[in-house]
Amino acid sequence: MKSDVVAVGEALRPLAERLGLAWASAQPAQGLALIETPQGLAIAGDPLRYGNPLVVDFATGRADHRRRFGGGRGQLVAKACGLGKGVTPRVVDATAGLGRDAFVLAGLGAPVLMLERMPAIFALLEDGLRRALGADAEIHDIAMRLQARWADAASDLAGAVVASGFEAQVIHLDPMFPHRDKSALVKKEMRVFRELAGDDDDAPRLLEAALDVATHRVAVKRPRRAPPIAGPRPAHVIETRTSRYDLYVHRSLR
Ligand SMILES: C[S@@+](CC[C@H](N)C(=O)[O-])C[C@H]1O[C@@H](n2cnc3c(N)ncnc32)[C@H](O)[C@@H]1O
Repeated sequence: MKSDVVAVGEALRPLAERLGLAWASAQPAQGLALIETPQGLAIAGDPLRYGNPLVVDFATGRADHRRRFGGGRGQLVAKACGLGKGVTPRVVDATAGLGRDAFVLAGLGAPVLMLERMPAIFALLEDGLRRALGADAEIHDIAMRLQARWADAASDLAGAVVASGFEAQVIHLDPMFPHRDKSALVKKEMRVFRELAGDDDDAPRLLEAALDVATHRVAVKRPRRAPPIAGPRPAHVIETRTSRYDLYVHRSLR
């Protein structure tokens, strides 16, 4: 079920107005709230239900570990988006979420335009990117390859790409899919996402838009046993033990 996030505190009033979020002076007892924390802007709720507050943190923790030890261009997301020896495409991540996939791709040299339609999730992304730009030189350089835009890619992908002055060689899609992660931590994090974003039931429309706009390739992340998104059959499928990408290819990137 989709629910709203309430932005809390005077400092977040302009953000709430810009993104059309509800605003309150204090955190409500129930539901999800957008709050300022020492770690950055966060979506928070009852910890028993939602776990730790959600922040976008490119500079430390999981993102930093994956950047240093994650396997470089051998990672599935990199292969799916066509990053190879001497090939570094420009990628639109049209379901940016917390920007984890986008940050991996940018860390490997690809310019990435991140599109996110849920205002509260976009607010976290924008805040994480701002902090990354102020981090040490290595993270700063990666952040310089990232752009974030608040947009619904299913209804105006072409417009968002043009307005960003970007060239969509590859479009990466990772829409929500019911019940795919089983670990307790991820379950709580996914609960936040699911309550905010729902199940992305319009993924077929998003795929159609991506196929229209991408000049070279569309890469769709799917749980391993899930059916492909309704539409044309993928040209290739690549997978690991836990996840899969369906590839729709217009033109070679080489
Ligand atoms: C599973 S999450 C993506 C996680 C992301 N790959 C990451 O690495 O953090 C899916 C996200 O896509 C967003 N989304 C789904 N359809 C979208 C659309 N048509 N336009 C923009 N964002 C969309 C949802 O709001 C949600 O935040």
